[in-house]
Amino acid sequence: MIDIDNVIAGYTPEVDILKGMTLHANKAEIVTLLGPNGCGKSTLLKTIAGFLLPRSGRVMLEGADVSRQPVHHKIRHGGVGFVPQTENVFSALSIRENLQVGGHYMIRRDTQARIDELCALYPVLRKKLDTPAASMSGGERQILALARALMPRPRLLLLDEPSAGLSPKVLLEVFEAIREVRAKEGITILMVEQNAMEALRISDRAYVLSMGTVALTGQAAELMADPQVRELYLGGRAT
Ligand SMILES: Nc1ncnc2c1ncn2[C@@H]1O[C@H](COP(=O)(O)OP(=O)(O)OP(=O)(O)O)[C@@H](O)[C@H]1O
Repeated sequence: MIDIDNVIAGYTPEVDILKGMTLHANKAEIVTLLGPNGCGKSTLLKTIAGFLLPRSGRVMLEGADVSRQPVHHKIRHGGVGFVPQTENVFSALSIRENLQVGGHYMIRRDTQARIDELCALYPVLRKKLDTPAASMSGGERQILALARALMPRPRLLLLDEPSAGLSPKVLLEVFEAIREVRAKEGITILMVEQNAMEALRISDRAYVLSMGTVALTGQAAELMADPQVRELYLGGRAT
């Protein structure tokens, strides 16, 4: 579905942040990207989304080379959705208005029908549809950010630390929301996470990144079961 082939990218001409990154995700898989601070996880998502263009290597989406496509084109025409780590909802706008902003990128202009679908998937949104997003809890805001990115019916969803700043209980609710949309709509999800063990529980596979390359990859269940991997990469012992 998505194939990253030996991608080199960075923010300035002198420094490569991604140093030959190769990975893939199949249709309807949840794939998590793990790794220490600064290893390039967010940079990889930004490069797939088209905020950054690779210096070399290829980003292939459903068999097409989209390496040079800018972000607005990927969101409107390429079937890509992106939820950044911060500032991912408009606090002053209502929940409905936030969803309508996401609807701006729809090709089929059935905005209201899509809002209804997403409210059925995430009832927490329906209850507060006309209240400002500022009144939502952290977990609800994250679900709104997810729903807004889902408005144009993406086939690939990129999530940058969806659990950032959430309590352990709320984090599980957000991960459940991610699992539900994969089950309901069969979309592919590529997710950067710091909460490694919790993220792996809803993932099919994972990549551990280190200094701009892939250090380790495997099935989520196998990685969780490996004591050495847990010790080195997943923040210690499993519960
Ligand atoms: N806009 C930018 N301009 C220049 N350098 C940047 C920019 N954004 C990130 N970097 C640098 O790129 C490197 C990788 O950053 P990135 O945000 O991809 O890491 P990460 O693995 O997502 O880290 P974290 O887990 O802390 O979010 C870091 O050295 C960072 O300082």
